[in-house]
Amino acid sequence: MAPTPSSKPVPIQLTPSKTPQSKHRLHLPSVKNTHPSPNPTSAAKETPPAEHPVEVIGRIRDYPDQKEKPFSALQISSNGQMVRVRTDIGYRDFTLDGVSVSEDEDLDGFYKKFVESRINGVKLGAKCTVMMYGPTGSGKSHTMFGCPKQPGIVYRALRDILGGGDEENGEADGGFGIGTFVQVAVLEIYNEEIYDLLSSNSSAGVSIGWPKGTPSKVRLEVMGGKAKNATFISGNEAGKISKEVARVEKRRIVKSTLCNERSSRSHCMIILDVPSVGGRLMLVDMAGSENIEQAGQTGFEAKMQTAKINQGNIALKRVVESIANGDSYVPFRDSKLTMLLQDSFEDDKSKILMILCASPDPKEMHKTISTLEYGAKAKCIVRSTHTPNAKDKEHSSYTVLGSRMAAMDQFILKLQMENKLKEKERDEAHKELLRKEKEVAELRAKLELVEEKRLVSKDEEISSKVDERTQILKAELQKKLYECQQMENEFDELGRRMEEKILQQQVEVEMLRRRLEEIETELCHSTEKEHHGVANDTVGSSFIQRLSEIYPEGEQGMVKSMDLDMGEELPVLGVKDVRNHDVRKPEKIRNISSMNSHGWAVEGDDTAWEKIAKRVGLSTVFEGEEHENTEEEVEKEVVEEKVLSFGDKTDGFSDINMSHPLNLVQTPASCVRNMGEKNCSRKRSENAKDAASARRTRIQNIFMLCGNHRELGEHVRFPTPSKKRSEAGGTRSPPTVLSDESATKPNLKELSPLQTVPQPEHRSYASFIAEGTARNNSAKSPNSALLEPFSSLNIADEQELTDSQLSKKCSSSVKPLELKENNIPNDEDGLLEVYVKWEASKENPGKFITKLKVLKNSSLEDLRKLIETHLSKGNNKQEFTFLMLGDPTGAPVLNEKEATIQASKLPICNSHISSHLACLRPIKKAIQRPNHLPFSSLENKLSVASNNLSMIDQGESFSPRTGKKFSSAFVKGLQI
Ligand SMILES: Nc1ncnc2c1ncn2[C@@H]1O[C@H](COP(=O)(O)OP(=O)(O)OP(=O)(O)O)[C@@H](O)[C@H]1O
Repeated sequence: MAPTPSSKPVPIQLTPSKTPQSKHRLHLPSVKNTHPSPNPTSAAKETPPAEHPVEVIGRIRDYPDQKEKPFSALQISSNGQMVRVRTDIGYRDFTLDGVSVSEDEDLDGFYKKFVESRINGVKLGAKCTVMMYGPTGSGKSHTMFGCPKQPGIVYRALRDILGGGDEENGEADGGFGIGTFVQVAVLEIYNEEIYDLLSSNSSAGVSIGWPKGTPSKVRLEVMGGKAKNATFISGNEAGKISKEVARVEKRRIVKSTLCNERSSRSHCMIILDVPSVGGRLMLVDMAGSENIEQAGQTGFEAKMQTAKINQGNIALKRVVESIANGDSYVPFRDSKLTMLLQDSFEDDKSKILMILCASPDPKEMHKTISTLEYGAKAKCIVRSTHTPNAKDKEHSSYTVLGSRMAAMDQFILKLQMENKLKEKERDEAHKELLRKEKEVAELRAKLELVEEKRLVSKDEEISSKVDERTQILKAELQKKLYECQQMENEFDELGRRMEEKILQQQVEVEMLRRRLEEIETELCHSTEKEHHGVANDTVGSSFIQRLSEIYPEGEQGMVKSMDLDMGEELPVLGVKDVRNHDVRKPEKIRNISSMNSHGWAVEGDDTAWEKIAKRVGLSTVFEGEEHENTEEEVEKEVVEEKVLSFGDKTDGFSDINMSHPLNLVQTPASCVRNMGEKNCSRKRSENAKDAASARRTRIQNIFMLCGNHRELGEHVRFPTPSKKRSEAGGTRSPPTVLSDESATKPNLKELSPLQTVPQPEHRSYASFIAEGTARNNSAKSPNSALLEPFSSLNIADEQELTDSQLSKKCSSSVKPLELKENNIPNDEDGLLEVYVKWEASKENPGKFITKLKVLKNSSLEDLRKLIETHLSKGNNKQEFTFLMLGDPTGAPVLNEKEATIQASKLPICNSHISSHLACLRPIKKAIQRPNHLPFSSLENKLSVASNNLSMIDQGESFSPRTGKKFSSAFVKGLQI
């Protein structure tokens, strides 16, 4: 084993020398300038200036494998001694003995510039320690050992010391010649243990951390600041030694970390002694200083390893700081590394070259700053020159202290300057910050203003829209309120008028009752007189005479309501005298009423019957009319006289069973005869005791007779007299019942012994027209209102349309006529004649418009087209609705329902069996107000008042408010 340098010290000639780079070293102010020594004058003159044993050089590596180099956070001053580190919050300047950027200066240039002079000193007997310090991956190993292209400091130093590489020494040894004899030891400090890389212990087992299959390393102990029993390789051939060093260097423990693919996990120390001159070179490649998390170390062993590495680095840092601070105690023994480096720091002849490796990467800035701070601290280390005697020693200690103080002062001064600079920068930054804040505040205020304006304008816009909308809604509401008010007034007025009508009707009923009694009395008298041969010279007989003139004997007459009471006495179920205003209607009477609506056959003179029928209708329908006059009364009397005259020819009236509705179908003559005979015979037989009930019955019959003619018109269709005559061979045929109900009821012809039936459709129409007139409160007399449509129908100029014109106008809807069982027989040409007229009203007298021919199955919609065409021809584009003639409500047909209602369903005209009547209601442009009540006129409804009342009470047709009002008005009217 080669002896250690310490064990075999070689006396060397001390030749203090300065490195060529001494100019780069800090220029220390003289001690007397900063800190006067106890004897400043003599000390300054006699004592050599204190020496800085540590020289600090920075080396900035290049960006690894990056084509586009990012912005460097490090700036080098022009003199190459100061490096400025820029960060987000500012920058820091570090003054070193030299800074080298590897991008500008390769290893060769760096070595020559900063290391070569030291190596040359070792050749001459100096002691020098070159330490690589820096974070992991910063290029320590690269600088120390180099790469295949560029040898590092180790191999360059070997070449320089051994003297190889010169041309005169030849290139036979691979560029390394044979020169000075050297001894080289290679040590590794791993986990605070020193291993001898040149020695291997094959017998020993494999240690932790070594690769499998490789012999374990020999562990060494430290003794006297040196590795005891360390193995040396000695020689003077640089090539061989270099190869051996390169070989064993590979035995170092390396590991891939996040920071470095081949990170050195141990400190490596190469000790080169030049025994001939006593020179010593220590090359130390330290493991990277790193924190555990950053290195990505996981697991206990890895963490322990990193901790041990850091222990060496931290210990070295403390040693440097202690020496720099002049501490009495320097913690060399804190780690194996510092124990081995103790000589380098304490030996006056030893120089330290600390190479700080750093990365330009901004991400590594905190490590770079930490490394540079460490170097700056190391730069503060001063050492006094060696003095032989005690006095000089004491003086020397003064000098050292003075130098140290001066260095510290300089350091403090530098820090103060830096501090001032920073304060200045901080002030500027603060001012800039204030300026920016002001700008931001201004911008914010502007933004708020704009936002506020926008909001205000938006609010204004919204509020204006809301106001506008509110105004519109308010106006609409007021309008609606006004309309409602008007409607309410109208309803009030209508209610009032109805009450008046009810009252008038009551009066009329009373009047009729009295008149009937008179007639009965008169009839009785005349019958008695006849029986007693008394000449008929009374008023009653004259009345009968007049009636006989109109209806000659042999012709069947008519049936009148008064006749009904001549039949079998009806059981009165809960019916009181009408005068008592009992509105309940007995079932029997309801039956009779409904049967009345099934029609009456008319035999004899149609015109006469029409007159009678109309007048009877008038006398009932317009009982309550305000315009009732005396003429009407006279006419009613005439009608009644006629009826009475039929009573002269009484035959078999008593045979009629009044309980059977069909028995109500009688000829007028027989009715009258029956009436007369029955009345007289009954009076004779029952005397006056039944007079009261008979009167009641008669009055009820009057009501029934005057009853709901619209129902009559709706349910019953009659052939025209002429048609009937032709069909029956001169005798009248029974009416054809078209309603659905009639289909299930026995034919009148079969069941009734009587052949004549009055034409209720005339009465129905008359009542309808009269109703319309009454509703509109026309100033015209009811008679004129009644007769006018008929006359206008008869004299109207008919507008005949050809078949082709018709088919053009209603091409889409014309379908072949399907004659159903209950359909009315129509014209042979398959067309229906439709008389079109306006509804009689106050403004419109109910003018006839035209007569049209349409196909049988045409709908009201088709009819509308023809009518509209006709109206447009006459420049009369009046809109209209069809009225449901025969409908008790008299309501207009809804437009959407027109297509579903056939024209053949329209009521039949008076004279032509195939003619129908279409009554149109003009549509006013103004607000449509109901001009009628949705139920029939009150005068026709007295007998069914209970029904109406219940309907009103149920509020079927009115709003609750209106219904209630009508209900109360109605009840009030009935109770008068
Ligand atoms: N100046 C440089 N020029 C080119 N490549 C370099 C330079 N410095 C370092 N490298 C490369 O960077 C990688 C890491 O370098 P190196 O191993 O020397 O770092 P280190 O400081 O020794 O790290 P550790 O402390 O982990 O051992 C290597 O691959 C090396 O070749």
